[in-house]
Amino acid sequence: MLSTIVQQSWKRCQESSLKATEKANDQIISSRRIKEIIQENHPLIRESFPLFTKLAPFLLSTEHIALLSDQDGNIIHTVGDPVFANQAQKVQLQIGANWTENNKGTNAIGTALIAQQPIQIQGEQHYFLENRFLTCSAAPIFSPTGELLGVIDISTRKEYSHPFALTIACMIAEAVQNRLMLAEAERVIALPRPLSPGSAGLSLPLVGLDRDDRIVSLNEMAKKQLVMGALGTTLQPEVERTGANNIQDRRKRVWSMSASSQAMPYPRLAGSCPIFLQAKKLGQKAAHVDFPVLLNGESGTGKELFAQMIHETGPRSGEPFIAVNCSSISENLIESELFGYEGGAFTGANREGRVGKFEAAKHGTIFLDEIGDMSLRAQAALLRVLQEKVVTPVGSNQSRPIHARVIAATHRNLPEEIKAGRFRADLYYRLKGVSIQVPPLHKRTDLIQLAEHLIQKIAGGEPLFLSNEAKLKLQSHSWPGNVRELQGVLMQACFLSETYEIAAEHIQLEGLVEAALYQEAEQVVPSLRETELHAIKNALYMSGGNVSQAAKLLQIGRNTLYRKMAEYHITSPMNQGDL
Ligand SMILES: Nc1ncnc2c1ncn2[C@@H]1O[C@H](COP(=O)(O)OP(=O)(O)OP(=O)(O)O)[C@@H](O)[C@H]1O
Repeated sequence: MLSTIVQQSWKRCQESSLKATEKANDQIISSRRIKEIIQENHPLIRESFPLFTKLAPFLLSTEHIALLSDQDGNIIHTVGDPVFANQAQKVQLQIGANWTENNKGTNAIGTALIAQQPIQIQGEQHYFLENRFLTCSAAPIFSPTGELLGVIDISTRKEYSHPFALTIACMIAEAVQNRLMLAEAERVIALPRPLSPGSAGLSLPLVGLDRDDRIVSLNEMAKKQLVMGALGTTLQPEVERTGANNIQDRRKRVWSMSASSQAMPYPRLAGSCPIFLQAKKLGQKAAHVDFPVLLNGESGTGKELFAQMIHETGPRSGEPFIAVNCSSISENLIESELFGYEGGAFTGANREGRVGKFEAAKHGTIFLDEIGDMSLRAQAALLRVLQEKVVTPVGSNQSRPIHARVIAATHRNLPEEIKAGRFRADLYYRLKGVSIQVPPLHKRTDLIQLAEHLIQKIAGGEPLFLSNEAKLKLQSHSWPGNVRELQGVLMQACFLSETYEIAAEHIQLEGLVEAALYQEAEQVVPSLRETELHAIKNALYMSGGNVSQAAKLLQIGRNTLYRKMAEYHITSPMNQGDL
């Protein structure tokens, strides 16, 4: 029995003289045009791509793919199971195809665009015979002011169809809508959930407000409570008094996802790998206490960014953040640099004297980078300052109080430096109120997400994707220069790519010469075996466990791959352990 929406859609197809037994219109638009479409749909892309990236690993080996189309039915992004993606390509269910009803007859994307509501089109409900092996579930995405922006679709073989796919499509569409609202409104409040039966869904009714508390956006749940006509009106004070919660308030620089206060998000310091998140959580906790912080990690791992996060998300955020690289200042200048000097204190000194970095930081934060490279004499002077909380500028006999918080960082192993007599133990314990170990990139499991984040930043939000081969190439490198090196490689890649895709050839790794430059004596270079194992695991991961595809990605024969899998005891392609 066909639903009314499907019946109406079939009627439209017949009236447009589409022939169900013929081939549907199969034009694929050029990559240049896709790039333009992506640019035209910038907010939609910006808010939906991160959700697709999160969804992608869950779809591998499930025979499902997720697709994003714009409001004209053009498919602009897809993630999911590569094996099913191949089958879907036979009917052009892929990037660049147009799935409006005019082209593809009754189908979830095109019909959801016309009906402007979520819909699942199962096997035989498709108008064209060639599409009847599919079941597709689509949910439209609306802007915070109610315009149709596009569609989220989840497709699979009809044998695997399940109503759950439609729920997931609706949840993703709603998450995109909420993200759009949070990105655009000055203030977002959550209304209390209505108590009526059937309202116990996951979503909160969200209302976006401008500076003057005028309603500028409503999510689906809020529309049900306030109706779309509320747009442009001023929020009634009694609405807030009914128990509405601030979700975001840019005016007060607060951001909370519930009534209880949570760590402030700091998306600039990107990453999702558990050891990295543990360090980030510690940093976010440290932001709210005034202990000194000591950051330890290899060069380029993000220690300075950690220090900025601690400063910016803590109560000192309105005050200065002053970074000092202790290794780049000569030994006889470090005291005047840190503590300041009186006019004419030494040859070449400024006549009026100068305040030191400690004083310049006022009630903010002073970040002492490469603290492990400070001379013993400078260490003694710094220790005195930290103990007495005063500085005495060079050439002066008057001490002045200091108020700045101290965050120090080093790539050196300070306990080893203490043993070798190069670092003072008493200074070490003074600096190490909270100690945070920032992991090197080769120990992180989120290389690709981090790369995608950096690409978005480099490309200024212009969408650019990594091809599977490019991902594999990134993952087979050992990254001795850590995030800084990754950033450099991606900058080059973004520059070289002329379409919306970064291919393997755009990833230019300089191999051993560069590795040697970055390599510190104490760093560990992964062995050839480790690198090979890593590459094999990644290829299997990317191919969703398909050995033939993985072998293709690795550019080796299938039997060679089987032999190597046996050698490394990779028994099940699905069991990739610590990928
Ligand atoms: N998790 C991250 N997310 C986004 N960007 C990052 C991240 N970590 C590092 N970066 C970027 O990588 C570069 C190097 O980071 P940073 O200068 O903070 O490293 P560092 O450990 O202080 O290096 P060094 O010890 O050499 O001073 C910076 O451009 C920084 O913005």
